[in-house]
Amino acid sequence: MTDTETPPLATIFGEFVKNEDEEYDVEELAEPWHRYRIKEDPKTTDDQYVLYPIRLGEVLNERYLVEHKLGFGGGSTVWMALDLRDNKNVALKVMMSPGEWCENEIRIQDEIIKNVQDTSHLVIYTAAFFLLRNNGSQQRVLVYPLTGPCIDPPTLEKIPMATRMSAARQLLESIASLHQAGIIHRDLNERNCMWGMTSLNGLITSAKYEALGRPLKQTIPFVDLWKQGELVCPVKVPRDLCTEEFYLGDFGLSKKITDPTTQHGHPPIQYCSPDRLHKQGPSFACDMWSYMIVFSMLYLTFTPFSSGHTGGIITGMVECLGPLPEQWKGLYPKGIDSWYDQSRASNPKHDLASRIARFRPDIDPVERQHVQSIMSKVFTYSPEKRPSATELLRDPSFRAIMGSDTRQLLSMFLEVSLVGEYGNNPPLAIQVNKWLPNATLLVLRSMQKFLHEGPCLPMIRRPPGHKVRVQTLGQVTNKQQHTLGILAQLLWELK
Ligand SMILES: Nc1ncnc2c1ncn2[C@@H]1O[C@H](COP(=O)(O)OP(=O)(O)OP(=O)(O)O)[C@@H](O)[C@H]1O
Repeated sequence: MTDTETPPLATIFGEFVKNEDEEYDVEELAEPWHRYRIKEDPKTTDDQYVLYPIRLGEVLNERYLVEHKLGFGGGSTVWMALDLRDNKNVALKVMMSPGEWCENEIRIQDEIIKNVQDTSHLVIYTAAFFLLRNNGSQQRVLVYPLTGPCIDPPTLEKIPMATRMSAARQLLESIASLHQAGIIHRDLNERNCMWGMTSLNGLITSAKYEALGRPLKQTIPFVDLWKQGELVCPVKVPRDLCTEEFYLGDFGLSKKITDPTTQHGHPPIQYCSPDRLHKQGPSFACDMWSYMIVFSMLYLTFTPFSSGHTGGIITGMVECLGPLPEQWKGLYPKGIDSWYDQSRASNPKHDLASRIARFRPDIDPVERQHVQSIMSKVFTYSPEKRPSATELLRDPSFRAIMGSDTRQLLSMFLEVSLVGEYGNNPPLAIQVNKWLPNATLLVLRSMQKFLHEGPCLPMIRRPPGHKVRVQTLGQVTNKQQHTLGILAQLLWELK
């Protein structure tokens, strides 16, 4: 190729596998190739769902240039694309055909758009279109705002605790908003909870690849396809591109509490509540159980129930929490009788206290008590006894844990020194030595919550008429100045 020749499209958009190892990587990390097998293929089973083949560099619906792969699920492939009309990056969820799940996903999201008050941390579709297959059938595509990666357990430890707890609170607030509108998510798990991502809008494709890595790809093998398509390794978003925002998505199994029918399916078993596994009806409480597993993931970096016992995760629950209700006996296929034996107790080596102590040996006894308190309230077998999302948000132990998060969060962004003789009173002046401007929004939001929801930390003891002078380095607005004053006093209180 001479300097003036344009490289072929296929090589601009990603890298073809060059050896067996890379081929193996793609097959490991991308969706199974046989999901592209068409109905006419003799090896296809009757209930086969079919994916739509896509190549990087392809423009879908005359508008979306496919640039990278984001992931795939049981019913879709998800691609990063440039919206050529609005010049911004989006996620395209290309649904399998036939797409009955998709109809539910759209119906519920329309319901969310109409009735949920705060959708700021829910991943909701912004547009939809159809792709046509060669046999005339159509496959639905939903367009979403682009988010960062979902929770990746092995890398959680590298994320500061304050960030993880902020995520836990944002998620609980999203669940509370959904529940207030009468919607049960029904599929809360690590794959559906996503970090935000710094915007890459305005970058050309090669610059995006520089930030995200070049996609590794392979032509879909073994299938005689009606159009070209590629298996592509999902993007691995570097941590420094992730933001502190935390989102909940995937409403494929969601339902309104009043819906007469319920979509078939449940979250991965380690996230599923025991009542649901025992054929009890859908409830908000099922989401609360799954939420607490996500919380445990964020807090402990592990789920609280071990699946290493004979009988799997349910034995793990019984070891940790004691026997399941006797009336559930016979409702779980291949259930073990001892799970329902009311004479047995939890195993002190595996109960909540010892799991927390084992995974978080660093925390002080007071914090440990708080964590144990909220976990044991939610990990209650009777769904009726579990606190609601709103109740948990107000729970003193939950707030105390979030309070220690506030303290860490504040000290991450602020460095203050206190000026003057202040004894039991607040200082006369507070010198703000460090203030990261891009943290303003996050800290403001965290403060707003703190002020609106009432103090979970000691009240600020400010004598009447006492004014604290805030000296700052650099330029801040009046509003920031005011907030800094409150923040600094709060920090002083927390010292
Ligand atoms: N808006 C988005 N931005 C970035 N990545 C996304 C987005 N939506 C989905 N993804 C990625 O794609 C993956 C699959 O998406 P999703 O879980 O919605 O698909 P699904 O077919 O409904 O899967 P499941 O079978 O798990 O329900 C997610 O785990 C996530 O990593």
